[in-house]
Amino acid sequence: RESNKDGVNVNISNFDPNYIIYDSSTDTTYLRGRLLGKGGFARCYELLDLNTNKVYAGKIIAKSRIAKPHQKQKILREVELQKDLKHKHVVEFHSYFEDEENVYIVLENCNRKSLVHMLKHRKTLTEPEVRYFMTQLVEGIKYIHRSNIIHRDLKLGNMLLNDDMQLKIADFGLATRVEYKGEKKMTVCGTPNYIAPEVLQKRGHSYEADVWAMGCVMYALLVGHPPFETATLKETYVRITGNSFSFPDWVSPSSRNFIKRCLAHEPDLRPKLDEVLQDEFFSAGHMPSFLSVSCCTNAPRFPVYTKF
Ligand SMILES: CC[C@@H]1C(=O)N(C)c2cncnc2N1C1CCCC1
Repeated sequence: RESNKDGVNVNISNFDPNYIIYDSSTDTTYLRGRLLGKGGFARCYELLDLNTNKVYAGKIIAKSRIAKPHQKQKILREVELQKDLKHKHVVEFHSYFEDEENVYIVLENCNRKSLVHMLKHRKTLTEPEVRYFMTQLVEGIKYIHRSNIIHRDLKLGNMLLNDDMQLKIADFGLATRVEYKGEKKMTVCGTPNYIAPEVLQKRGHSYEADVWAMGCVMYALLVGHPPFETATLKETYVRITGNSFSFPDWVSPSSRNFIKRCLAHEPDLRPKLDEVLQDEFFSAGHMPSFLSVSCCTNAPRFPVYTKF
């Protein structure tokens, strides 16, 4: 085992010495590690930076798969939007480079996969855990919006977790930059998972579409499935435009109330991110200061204390 300047121990035997990736623009050599999964055109691997012994997550896209100019443009747009963002709850961009056969996007590594995997294991999360993750998500989205960017694809699979159980917002593949105050976007190139009604109906959308998606994320974490999920995409879209969703009776009033505010059909009626953390859901309930990685598989028991 080796350790890097952050003192993080890295088991370099997980990395294949036969698979070298060289970035000539920064004279950096990487060893390719285990396959993390697929995301769009990309095959994603752990990458070990041999200069620093740090592990990154690399999106490797074969040039043959992005032969058409607009496909390459989409990749460059994603990099363009993510490269200047620097925040605790946003995945950090490390580098972009190309070689003969691939383009490479090198990103911050998140060892504990995403909220999709956590929910698959746990079925539902406790309210304190939801408060913990939603607070980090709000902080990250506030930062992204302050950078004049709308993410447009906030979903459980884009909420990655590191070994400290810190949430990191990933994948700016559907994101867009707001060029002027009041600008309304009319189209999205792709299909957001938790798509807002105003995006579906192409009535013009902006930052409020991310608040809608945040409401869908919170509902899914608490209830175990998204609010508008049905057997077919068409039926789901009918539910979204009809704003028809309901809660199991065990969901608390403060959770219901906050989710209803985020899922307001009218974008202007949704909470503004600067006031979200004052909502009763966040202020009147136990807020864990940290979560153990055991929460990925087992429900935690929080110290029950009575205010006296
Ligand atoms: C590299 C792609 C994506 C990602 O964006 N990051 C930052 C990440 C960081 N660490 C682990 N996995 C990551 N992923 C996974 C790979 C498969 C699906 C999403």
